[in-house]
Amino acid sequence: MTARPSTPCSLTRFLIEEQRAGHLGPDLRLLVEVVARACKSISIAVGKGALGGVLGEAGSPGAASVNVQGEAQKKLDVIANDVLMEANAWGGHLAGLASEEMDHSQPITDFGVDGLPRGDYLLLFDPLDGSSNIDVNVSVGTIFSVLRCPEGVAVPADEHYLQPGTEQLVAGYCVYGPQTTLVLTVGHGTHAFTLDREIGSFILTTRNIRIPEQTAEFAVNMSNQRHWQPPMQAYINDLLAGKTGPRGKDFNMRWIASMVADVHRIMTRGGIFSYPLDAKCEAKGGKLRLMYEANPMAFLVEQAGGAASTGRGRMMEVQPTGLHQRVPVFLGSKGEVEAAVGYHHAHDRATAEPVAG
Ligand SMILES: O=P(O)(O)OC[C@H]1O[C@](O)(COP(=O)(O)O)[C@@H](O)[C@@H]1O
Ligand SMILES: [Mg+2]
Ligand SMILES: [Mg+2]
Repeated sequence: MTARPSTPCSLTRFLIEEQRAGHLGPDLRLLVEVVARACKSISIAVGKGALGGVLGEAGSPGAASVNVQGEAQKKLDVIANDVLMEANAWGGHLAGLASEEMDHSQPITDFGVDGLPRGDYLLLFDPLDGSSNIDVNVSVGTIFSVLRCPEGVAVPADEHYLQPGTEQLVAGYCVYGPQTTLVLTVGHGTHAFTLDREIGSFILTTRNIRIPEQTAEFAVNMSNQRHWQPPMQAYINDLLAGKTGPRGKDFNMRWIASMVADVHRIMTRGGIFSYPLDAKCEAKGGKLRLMYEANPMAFLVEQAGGAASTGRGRMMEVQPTGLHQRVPVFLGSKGEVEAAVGYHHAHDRATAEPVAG
């Protein structure tokens, strides 16, 4: 049962209630407020589109700027990154931050501004998710995750961020679509806030989101089908077989190609989102990034009663080995994620080397 709050509850009031309930401390509450404010600014920039000159590639003609992922950066990738950097540099709650758009993490002490207040937290973010949709006016978003800076570490480096998803204190995404919606967890349920553009505040619109356990809707980039591994081929073929197949029901498909928007649909009505390993991204370990895409989404989905897996194990138990590490992703309705994982386990059992002796 997803509860619609009776009286308007602002994000600020909601976070104070969470603090009173002992779910987060004052500095973490203020950190969330700083990130939310940055998302408001990004929402305004995204909303301006061509009017604001924010569409298209960053860099100059013939000299596109390329990020650590080897991807050409969009202007809004850079703008969103700068907005989040600036807002959090002065926020006073961070020891350091890391971004999809930056090769390495940045300790607060490296911001070149004397006397910047230092905090206890590490912030990771994908400043603009769904970059391929920016120029075509399709929903994009921001994804973020907060970890604690390890005790005794004055100047955090990349290795201090390599904590499993179970160590996350806060996770959220903000989707910039017809509405601007912030979806947040501090480890006690997942809740949605809609930006009231007239008053400029995020207002609680769904408390304790519950993702339906079962679904008849899947999201995957089907154009990669020929590159998939056998268990993924079998899983999707059985979905496509519908009523006549082993699953005994018809499935519908959606693919927005903005993870935030595909996941938000699942938060709202259920479904499964997957970006499996395929021959094209195998060498990199997957397409999507563990630290600032898969882990925060996994925390949000699990807190909403769903599940998140690599196809072979719980996403949030993956021990990270790199800041920009990529992983296969299956998340959403619990029953369906378990079904997809079942195909992978069955395949691994069937192809396992017989034990000698
Ligand atoms: O282009 P594809 O293969 O459909 O991939 C789409 C996926 O790539 C992403 O755009 C990657 O994220 P970024 O836009 O932040 O790089 C996801 O949002 C989305 O789910
Ligand atoms: Mg992304
Ligand atoms: Mg991005």
